[in-house]
Amino acid sequence: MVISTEGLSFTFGKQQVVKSLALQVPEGSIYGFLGPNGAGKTTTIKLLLNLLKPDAGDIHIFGQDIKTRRIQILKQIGSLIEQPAIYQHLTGKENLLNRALLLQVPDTRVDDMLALVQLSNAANKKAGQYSLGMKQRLGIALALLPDPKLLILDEPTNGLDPNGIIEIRELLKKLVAEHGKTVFISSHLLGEIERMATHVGIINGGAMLFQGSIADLQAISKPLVRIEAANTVDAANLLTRNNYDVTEVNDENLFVPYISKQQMGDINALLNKNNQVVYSIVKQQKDLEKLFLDITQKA
Ligand SMILES: Nc1ncnc2c1ncn2[C@@H]1O[C@H](COP(=O)(O)OP(=O)(O)OP(=O)(O)O)[C@@H](O)[C@H]1O
Repeated sequence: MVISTEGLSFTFGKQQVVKSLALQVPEGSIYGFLGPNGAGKTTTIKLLLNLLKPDAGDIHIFGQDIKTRRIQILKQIGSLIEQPAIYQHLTGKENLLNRALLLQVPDTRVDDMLALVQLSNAANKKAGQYSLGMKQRLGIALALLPDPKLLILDEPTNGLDPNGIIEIRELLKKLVAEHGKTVFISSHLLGEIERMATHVGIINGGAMLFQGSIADLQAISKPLVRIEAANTVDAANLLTRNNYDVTEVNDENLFVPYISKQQMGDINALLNKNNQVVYSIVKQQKDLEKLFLDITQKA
């Protein structure tokens, strides 16, 4: 394991924000650390980076105890928390050259990092003029400069447009596949993490609700069929009489667990045959909130 914690706990005043967390982050994984706002993600990351001291518990990174091997461990971690530390009046390249000097990394790495995060064309533009997505990529390039084995990123796609999100996602996949890194990334959006993570940990109220591979997660987060109908109660009754498992009905929609495209066609035909007015039938992935319900009901 690249990161392994046991009983990790932290309290702000009287509020326990991290509760006995046991993180297991395998080498070469993209580990999505998921939780709603205020779940304790940033606090956990600060504990991993030794910016906060835990009340209790152990943290091992690269198999070494953070209490005794702090410097050696931190040297091999690149991180991005909240806003990247960028000098707005310097160009992207100057920002990297500055950091390279500080870290005594050869200047040749600067151009490599610019190419890796696809900022070569904007290298000589002032960072203050970069879009949010470009700033995040520059932040990642800065974090990668000393060639760390592990990248820890706190909500790096927050506020980015869909294109910006895709660029970061592709970059992180490449870092793992081609450069042998391990990536620990936090987010409050399940859909975004599902598309890139190999492993996930889901926390709420500082406690771990689920941890496992993306396949394990998909096994419990089966998608739904959302049926938008004129009379949802009648439509639900009809489906129930025909042995469909209707899990939710509201004024506009009803839901059944998704099985196959064929099943969606069958539902459509059944509703039409019985003169139910249907506006749409779509396959819908569960959001984090619905997944929480599934997980807590199964526990
Ligand atoms: N410096 C602080 N002093 C007191 N309480 C804090 C402090 N920082 C965070 N908290 C509280 O700790 C809890 C966890 O916050 P944290 O920032 O770790 O959550 P998060 O999952 O990262 O959320 P977000 O996505 O909103 O950043 C919240 O209830 C927050 O109000």
